[in-house]
Order: sequence, then C-alpha cells, then structure tokens
Amino acid sequence: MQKIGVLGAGSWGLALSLLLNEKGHDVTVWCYDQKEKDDLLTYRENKRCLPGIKIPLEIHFSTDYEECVEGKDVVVMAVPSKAIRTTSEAIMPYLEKETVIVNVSKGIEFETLYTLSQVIESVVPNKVVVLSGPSHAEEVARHMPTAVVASSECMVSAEYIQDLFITEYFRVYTNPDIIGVELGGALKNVIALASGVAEGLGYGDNSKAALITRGIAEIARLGVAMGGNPNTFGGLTGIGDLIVTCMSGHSRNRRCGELIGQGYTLDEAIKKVNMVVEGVPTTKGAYALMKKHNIEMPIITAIYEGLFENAPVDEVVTKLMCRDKKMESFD
Ligand SMILES: NC(=O)c1ccc[n+]([C@@H]2O[C@H](COP(=O)([O-])OP(=O)(O)OC[C@H]3O[C@@H](n4cnc5c(N)ncnc54)[C@H](O)[C@@H]3O)[C@@H](O)[C@H]2O)c1
Ligand SMILES: O=P(O)(O)OC[C@H](O)CO
Repeated sequence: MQKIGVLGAGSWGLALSLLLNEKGHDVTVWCYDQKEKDDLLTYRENKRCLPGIKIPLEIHFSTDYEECVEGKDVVVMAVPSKAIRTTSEAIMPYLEKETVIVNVSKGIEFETLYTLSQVIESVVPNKVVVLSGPSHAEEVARHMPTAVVASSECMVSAEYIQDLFITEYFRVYTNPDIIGVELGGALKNVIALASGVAEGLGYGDNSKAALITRGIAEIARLGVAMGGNPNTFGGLTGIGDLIVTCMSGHSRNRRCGELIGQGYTLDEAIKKVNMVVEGVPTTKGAYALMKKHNIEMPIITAIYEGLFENAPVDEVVTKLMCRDKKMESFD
C-alpha cells in the first residue's frame, strides 16, 4: 500500500483517487476550501463535476497541505494549471525528497511559457511524472477502458507511476518524451475550443475532421520545434487526446467553444461550463509560443483572435478558410 496525496477535488482528482483507492492505496484528497470539503464529507459525491459517483469512506479529505503531502510516497497535482506554481510553493515545506510528483493538469504557464512539469521542477527538487492522454474523468470513474501515458525524464519514476495506476480498465504506457507529451495535452484544448465553435455554428463532421487533422499538424509543428519527438503527436497524448476532446460530450473545452459559437460571450460560456476550461488560458500561451518559435499556427491564431481580439466568429472562419492555397504538409 502506498500513501498518496491528491491535490484537487474536482472531477479528475476524484476519478484518480477512486482508482487508487480501489487498488488498495491510502488516499488523502486536498480540497480548495472548507465548503468543498464539507460537501464531499456530507454527500460523499461531487455533485458539480462527478454527479452519481459515490466516494468510499476510506478516502480522506483535508484542506491542509501538510496532511496531504507530508510522508506521502506520491503527490498528484490535479489543480487548474493557473494554480500549479502556487500549489508547488505551498507544498514545498512538507515534501520529502523521495516523494514522486505526478502532474495530471494540462496547460502552459503564460508568464514563463513553461510546461507544467517545468513549473513544478522550477519550484521543487522532486522527480516529476506527467500522466496524460484521452481520459475523461466521467468515464474513468465508471471503469470504461481508457489508455494513457506516464512520461518523465526519469524512466524509473515513469515505470513506478505506470505500475501505481495501471488497472484492467486503465492501461498506462510510458514515453520518455515529456515535452511532446505535455504539449499535446495542453494544446489539444485550444483545438477543442475550435471544434466546439464549429458545433455551435451548426457546422458538421467535415469541419471537425478538418480541425482535428490540421490541428494535430499545428501541435506537432510547435512540439517538434520545442524538442518533442514527432511520433508522440501520433500517439495517445497527441492525436488520441485531440480526438476525444474534440468529439466528446464530456469535453469542457469543446462545450465552451460550442457556447461561444451559439453567441455566448467568453465569460458567459466559462461560467456555464462551471469547470476549469484550460483551453482559454492555454490559447494565450500557445499564441506566444507560436510567435517565439516563428511558426505558422492558423487555427490557434484564429481562436486567439476570436477570444482575445474580439474578431467576429464569421470573419475568423472566412480568414481561416481563405488563406493562400498550399500543398498539404505535416511538418
Ligand atoms: N476532468 C477531466 O476529465 C480531466 C482529464 C485529464 C486532465 N484534466 C486536467 O486536470 C486539471 C483539473 O481538471 P478538473 O476537470 O478536475 O477540474 P475541476 O474544475 O473539476 O476541479 C478543479 C479542482 O481544483 C481545485 N481548485 C479550483 N480552483 C483552484 C485554485 N484557484 N487553486 C487551487 N486549487 C483550485 C478544487 O479542488 C477543484 O475542485 C485540469 O488541468 C484539466 O485539464 C482533467
Ligand atoms: O475534454 P476536456 O476539455 O474536458 O479535457 C479533459 C481531458 O483533458 C481529456 O483528456
């Protein structure tokens, strides 16, 4: 039995806590505030984001970092990307040096343009593993077969985390290409917003297939420029996660885009989704990385202009479709 702290009591933190508890591990979940903790203790369910999923009594809840981090073998970071740095700083005094950190959050820190594992590593000296791939919490919590990837610069740690999480319904591969794995997981959320907008505008499957196919070309272009392995973008954390997020009714990012396509403002759409929509802050980071690496990313540019420069949606679509004609390429 391993002692595990899970930071974040939203849908993903809870789905992974359930899995780890089923495997016989001792799980303590850090809650953002007293109300989140009280509700979980009262209802043994998170009605906001995982309704209908009961949480067993063996899973503990706390708002105290020390209780969730000190003496743990593994600490799972399942807070929104914007809170990864402050959370890393807050847990630093209680972390033991052998504790392995698993980041399951997806995003880019705008101020530094770091991936989230780079943010964590800039604060704490511990080994960091990224767990990523096409994995909606709503399905994992219901034991629906899912496959993901554990990635780290330290393969011993990646294999430890592979063994920790693997079950008959949750298959975990390893991949040493941590930059490729993280960029795939972060950038797919921006393309999901575009897929949602297409849905909201009443477009069909052709449009979504085009966004997915050209979207992965954009993600891979940036990912390779930043040192990622091109093969990673054809795998679970690349095209796999992009497909699920662009097509699934569970997707928060796709839903947010759909609402925007239907005419809601960005703020209204985020409020209606009522869960973290990582594609919105990631769009800013992706746009800045595109400029930094001098790369062409037309879909990400279109989403940036639509979200942050108030470009009307129909003009954005026309601009995207009427660019100079060219040969199809994947690099
Ligand atoms: N939900 C999924 O299916 C899924 C799957 C894979 C990865 N992820 C990633 O996991 C991360 C968390 O997503 P989620 O869906 O669980 O989100 P969520 O909105 O359901 O919950 C986030 C949780 O983080 C905590 N939190 C909220 N605001 C915070 C703040 N300002 N500071 C610190 N903690 C805060 C709270 O405990 C909250 O319940 C995201 O980066 C997301 O992309 C989610
Ligand atoms: O599809 P979303 O936007 O809910 O994102 C959740 C996960 O990243 C899917 O793997």
